[in-house]
Amino acid sequence: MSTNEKRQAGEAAIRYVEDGAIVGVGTGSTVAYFIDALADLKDRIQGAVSSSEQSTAHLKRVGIPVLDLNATGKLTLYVDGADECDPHKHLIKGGGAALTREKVIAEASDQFVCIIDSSKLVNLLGKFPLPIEVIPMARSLVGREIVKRGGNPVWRDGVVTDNGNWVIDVHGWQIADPVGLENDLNQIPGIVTVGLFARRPANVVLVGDKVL
Ligand SMILES: O=C[C@H](O)[C@H](O)[C@H](O)COP(=O)(O)O
Repeated sequence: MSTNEKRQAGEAAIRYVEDGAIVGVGTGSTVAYFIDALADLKDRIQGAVSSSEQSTAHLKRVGIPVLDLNATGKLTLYVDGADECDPHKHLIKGGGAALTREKVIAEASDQFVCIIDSSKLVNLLGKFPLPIEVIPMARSLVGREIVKRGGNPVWRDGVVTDNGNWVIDVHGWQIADPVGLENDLNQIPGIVTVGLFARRPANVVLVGDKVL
């Protein structure tokens, strides 16, 4: 993991921000650099839509207005980090448990700029355990469905998401068909969000200040 590359990526993403924009803002240590850089432009943007309580607090601290996605409608730009990124810009996200709001904003945005350091690049997704947000009563049911599919589900004990739900991390999957797995898991009752961003991948990936 390179802190320097995270900073470079966060700062490089600023070039995608247009005057007057409402910017979708993700969550995590890389996004924190983006928010700090965005603060310098705060008088040129309308505000941000935030993907977590953590990012909301940071945005407010630096004086960027936080807006409601229901009021803003579609966004032109979403900037967020990732836990893994494959050559097709398919991602694993949710290491910080913010996956659901992140996926909603990514879906609502024309362009998803993903900011990472080079340690996140992989050929095949799955070395990073796949986060899945579940409603609490469905934890065991979902766990059994994951075992049927060859995964090893581990409950992230003690973590409650911003939406009041729980997270299961799935170990042991080598994800050769991310779109197929995302679609399959989305059918299981009780799963709120799968941390695979494959149906809606990133459009641009910044690895440090390099465009992938
Ligand atoms: O839930 C957290 C998010 O998906 C983050 O974008 C992801 O975990 C990457 O975070 P970081 O930039 O801190 O490595």
